[in-house]
Amino acid sequence: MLPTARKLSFSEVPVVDLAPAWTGPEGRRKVADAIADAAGRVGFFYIINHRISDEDIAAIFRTAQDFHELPMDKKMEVSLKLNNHAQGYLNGMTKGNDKTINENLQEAFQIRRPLPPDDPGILAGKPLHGVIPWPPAMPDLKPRMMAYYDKIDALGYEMLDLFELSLDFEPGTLKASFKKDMNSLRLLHYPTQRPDEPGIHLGARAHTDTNAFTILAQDSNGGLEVRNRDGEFVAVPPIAGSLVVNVGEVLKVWTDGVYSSAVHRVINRSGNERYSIPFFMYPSYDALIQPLIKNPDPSNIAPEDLPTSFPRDKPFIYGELKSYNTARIMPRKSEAKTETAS
Ligand SMILES: O=C(O)CCC(=O)C(=O)O
Ligand SMILES: [Fe+2]
Repeated sequence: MLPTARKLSFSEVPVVDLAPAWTGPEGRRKVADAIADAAGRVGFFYIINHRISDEDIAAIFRTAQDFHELPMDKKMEVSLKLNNHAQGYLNGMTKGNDKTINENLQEAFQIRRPLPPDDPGILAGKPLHGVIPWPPAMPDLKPRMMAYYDKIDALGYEMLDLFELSLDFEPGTLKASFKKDMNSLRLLHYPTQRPDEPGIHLGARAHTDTNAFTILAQDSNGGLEVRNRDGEFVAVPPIAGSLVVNVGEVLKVWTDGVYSSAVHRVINRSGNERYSIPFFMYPSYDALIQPLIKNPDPSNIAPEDLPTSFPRDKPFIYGELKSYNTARIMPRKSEAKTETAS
């Protein structure tokens, strides 16, 4: 059943226990209904009993730390400013092309699903297609990241099935847009910041995610916040053993706004270095995205006026809008010179 509760009317983020989903159809139905409520009313929810082990999560955090502790010149060897497909190292406080958008304090190493060098998209110079620049200074980064990627990607497809069920879609309805997905893993590092720090810079500025949905592992420091109906930023504090799932713009469009793509940000007030590991479920470049249902309650919708908001009123090719968006917020090869000069 589609959720009817008022969108973004929440003061805390719900927990969805996936344990019943692994027991059979009845359990899956129960979990899907809990997901429907959380995805509509909040747009964010924790998952527990997701079957990614504590050891695997601890390992990817160690990997993130090992990478970000490399000397800056080693990280800059794989800067995403050296390519035009936004993969590699993104240093903190980077200016994108759109100068009206503030810099983030966070630094990142990010990849999309690896492609073979003879992939037709790479050969054709298609946007967002390129060979991942793995750092020579950390030869085991690739196997360590890919070990986690394979597991979180499999969970991503389990969650996609549950989202389908939550909407009473035929199995495979959403999966059809993932024939050649661009699912993406980021290793994020946030410096500390004073809570009362003057200025405009946040760990991650307020945004919505421009994918179908995200599965985030956060460390024990906290700092993630999601905006509710009253404009208050509500904390998403770490819960041991949990991952955080949030609805992105594509799932919002598919559901005509029945599921909420909620605005969120990160302020690292902990006094410690913070790490987080988001995994983004990205449809195929060529997927045509448009509402798959008609919202029965069109006035009950989360705000859609962000630079990251995707339209519900005109169908779009996913990769075209995504690459336009990426070009605005990420520095690129052609801009690197101007940026260092200014
Ligand atoms: O670091 C976090 O907790 C959230 C990161 C995030 O929102 C993103 O990368 O889109
Ligand atoms: Fe996000």
